[in-house]
Amino acid sequence: MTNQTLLEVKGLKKHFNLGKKQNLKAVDGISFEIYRGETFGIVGESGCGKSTAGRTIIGLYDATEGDVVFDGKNVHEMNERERFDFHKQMQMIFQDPYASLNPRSTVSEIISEPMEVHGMYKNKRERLERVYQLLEDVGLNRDHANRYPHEFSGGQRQRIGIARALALNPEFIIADEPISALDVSVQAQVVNLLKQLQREKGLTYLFIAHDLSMVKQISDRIAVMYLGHIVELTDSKMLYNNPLHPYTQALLSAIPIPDPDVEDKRERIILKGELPSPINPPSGCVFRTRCAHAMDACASVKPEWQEIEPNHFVACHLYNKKVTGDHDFSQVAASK
Ligand SMILES: Nc1ncnc2c1ncn2[C@@H]1O[C@H](COP(=O)(O)OP(=O)(O)OP(=O)(O)O)[C@@H](O)[C@H]1O
Repeated sequence: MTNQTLLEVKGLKKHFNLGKKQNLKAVDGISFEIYRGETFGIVGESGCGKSTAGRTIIGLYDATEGDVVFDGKNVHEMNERERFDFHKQMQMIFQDPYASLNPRSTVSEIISEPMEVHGMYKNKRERLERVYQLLEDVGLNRDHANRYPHEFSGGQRQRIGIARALALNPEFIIADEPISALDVSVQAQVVNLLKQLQREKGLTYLFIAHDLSMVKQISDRIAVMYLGHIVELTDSKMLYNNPLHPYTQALLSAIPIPDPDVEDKRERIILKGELPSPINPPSGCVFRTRCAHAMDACASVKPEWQEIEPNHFVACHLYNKKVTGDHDFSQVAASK
């Protein structure tokens, strides 16, 4: 990982207009930078806006507000030509390897399609050689080229999806829950493959997941997302050793620990109620309706984004002395 910014997301919002004056705030003002060569994780429960964030960053959705700057260029201000070139540099891997591969195309056709669209390798033979190379890069082999997606296991299908994403030699890959649909035994293999490809090709990843345990293994830094907002951001070690936001603490407490003695004694933080609707999110702090520490200020004032320790940011009134006054912090520490 370097300290060179490759992607900058600034105040990004994506609202869906549902008609009848209803506006669904899927992503509601997120900001972060991703450094060249790093894996940046976004975690949060289903419906918090992770996929929408990824799709808006890559330009599949127009942003409602805010900027996405990739390698110095604003993605949402690119003309057609620039956007075409940009797609060579940024690719996406999807959650469901069953749905994202055309069942009627051979593996070779699936992987070579982006190369054809972008006019890479005019000659079919060269393109096929590249397909063989990509298959080897992802742990498959050239004999697989003429087969169809249904002939493969889930893990192998995800490898085909990865080979397709690599076809244009991108610098940046958004992996949207790439292992959630796979058996647990296969998940680690795919994560290891992604790590290996990152080392070999100098890739930068945005890794989206709801499972904190897997994100920890692959990410350098992690942003925790809740109801369209980022509530905490730091490096993955710090997030696990010193989670500050009550939501992060709850997510961490839900990760099963393999040792039954530790697991039995451990206190689970159960979140109150359901995830509120992003159509009408709570005022002030979006997490307040499920937070055990909610104070009066949480209902009226949006928490500031603060750096509590070097490179550890949180948006929570508990860490703002102006708001908390003499609030008892011992409860928060005990719940970690
Ligand atoms: N095209 C769309 N039109 C309207 N609402 C949408 C659209 N896409 C997503 N949403 C809504 O936006 C919110 C965020 O969805 P999103 O899929 O980004 O969340 P997520 O955190 O990725 O969840 P999951 O892990 O289940 O995919 C949800 O309330 C969802 O219903």
